[in-house]
Amino acid sequence: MLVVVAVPAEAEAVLRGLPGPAEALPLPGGGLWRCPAAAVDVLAAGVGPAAAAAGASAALAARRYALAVSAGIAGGFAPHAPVGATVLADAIVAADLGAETAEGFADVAELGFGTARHTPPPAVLAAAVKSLDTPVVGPVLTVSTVTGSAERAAALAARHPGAAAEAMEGFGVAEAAARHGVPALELRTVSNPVGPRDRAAWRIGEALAALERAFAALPVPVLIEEAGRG
Ligand SMILES: O=C(O)c1cccc(C(=O)CC[C@H]2O[C@@H](n3cnc4c(=O)[nH]cnc43)[C@H](O)[C@@H]2O)c1
Repeated sequence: MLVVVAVPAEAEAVLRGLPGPAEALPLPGGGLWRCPAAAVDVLAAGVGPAAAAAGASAALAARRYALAVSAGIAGGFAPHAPVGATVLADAIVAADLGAETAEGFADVAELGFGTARHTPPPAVLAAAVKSLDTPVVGPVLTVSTVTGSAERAAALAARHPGAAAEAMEGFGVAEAAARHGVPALELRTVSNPVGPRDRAAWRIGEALAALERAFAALPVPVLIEEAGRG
């Protein structure tokens, strides 16, 4: 299984949750750690969808994986996902990839340029949900620009009913995985509320601790088996 995060601090949290030691392996553009006992590789690909897609694609070209997981901290949409919550995506959505039109935002799919949404395999998602302590399940929105106002948060929530979290890498990982014929999952732990910019409200340490707990609980062999069933 390939786990793609943005930064080394997230990779370290994931690795703390996995059994056994990890060894660092070279990969163009990002740090990759291999945890053989867990059958998991962890890649810190950088922040944003482009870095995530580039890094994930490099890893997926170098090794056959059954499943790609985008993971890390995220903003949570109230009331669904409070700070400290663990979120599993039932849809990985490109939320600001498209065009502003006279009728409002048109996403890349509405423009006729591919997909704006990837759906994790239901059996993989179900196995992950079953293993975690009351995860929030809902769409996770991938943005290139972090939401900074209540108005923007409300507009995203209105366009994506049930949206649980906002992050910056999931759609990039899912697009790269799709090109390699690999299913994708997204797991996020909430560090801050989506809305007005308030760095004092961030709880990054709490979110990283939740990320470690989530990867300690995930049944990686079951996820790999279910992903392989297609
Ligand atoms: O400077 C700010 O006000 C600010 C507010 C929220 C997030 C950022 C980031 O630079 C986050 C980058 C990093 O963390 C993930 N993340 C965490 N919270 C959010 C969020 O509310 N919206 C989008 N991404 C978030 C993200 O996946 C990146 O890897 C700065």
